[in-house]
Amino acid sequence: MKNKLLDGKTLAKQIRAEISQKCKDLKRQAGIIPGLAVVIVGDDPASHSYVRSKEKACFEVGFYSEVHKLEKSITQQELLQLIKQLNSNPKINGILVQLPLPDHIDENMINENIDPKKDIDGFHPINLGNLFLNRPNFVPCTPKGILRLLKHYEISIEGKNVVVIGRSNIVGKPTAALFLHENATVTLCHSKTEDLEMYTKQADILIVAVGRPNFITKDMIKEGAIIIDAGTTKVNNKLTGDVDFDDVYDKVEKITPVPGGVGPMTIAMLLENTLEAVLKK
Ligand SMILES: Nc1nc(=O)c2c([nH]1)NC[C@@H]1CN(c3ccc(C(=O)N[C@@H](CCC(=O)O)C(=O)O)cc3)C=[N+]21
Ligand SMILES: [Mg+2]
Repeated sequence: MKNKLLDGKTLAKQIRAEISQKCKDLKRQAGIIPGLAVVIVGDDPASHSYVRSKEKACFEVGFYSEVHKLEKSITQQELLQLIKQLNSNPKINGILVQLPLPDHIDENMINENIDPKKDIDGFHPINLGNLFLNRPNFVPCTPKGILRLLKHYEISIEGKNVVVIGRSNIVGKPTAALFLHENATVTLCHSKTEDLEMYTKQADILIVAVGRPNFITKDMIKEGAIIIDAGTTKVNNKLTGDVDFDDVYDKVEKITPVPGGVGPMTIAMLLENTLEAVLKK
């Protein structure tokens, strides 16, 4: 039987090996070690588990990394103070503030205060603005990872109907911009979309990032569609995507598994962006 998997895990491993080599070269030729700071607020187990994966990935490619674990009760002012320190710390090339943040902290305010040159998530308004103007500086990691995965499998995008479900600032919106620049016809759907199926059934490439396990079923997709599942919901401590994988499998051309699809690509792009931050400095 034909293998329909878009294997993000294997591609991410390849990319990490390339980054590891580049990191060695940088160290040898210029004495530079790329540094990433990850900030996590509160004690959400899923967030901590992602942050551990990021730490491990940094270690494996030879980056310097520091993780700042902060109490949920921290004030916005204290968090801004830490970001200010990281902005001026020469050992740190990239800063990632793990989202979501507690309700009393304004995410926009935090993103605005990260030095745009260290904003490896690409969430600063300047970087998001430049992405929308098609002169990207840092492309957000999940959208970038999705595009890289499709290109690796030589899936054509130009002129295709790309339907994105979910309009978050970190996945849906930047993904729509990125694919528009690849000359796809992009439709951005969300929780208020009427007759969602009308759109999903037209999708040559369907990208789902809504955080609702098994939300997409066979009856909603086109025969031969490419399905990208960016869902990351923990159900009984198991990572679960937005697509009912077993239900849709027979009908798709290609599909990302969860785990092993978009997630590992996100982390690989995080490392790549951190390396880019070193070169931009
Ligand atoms: N500032 C910020 N930047 C982010 O990039 C960011 C964030 N906040 N908040 C949360 C989301 C989620 N996210 C994931 C990254 C990797 C996996 C990942 O590696 N998943 C593995 C498995 C992990 C497991 O099984 O627990 C996989 O899909 O194979 C998942 C989710 C990054 N995010
Ligand atoms: Mg939504």
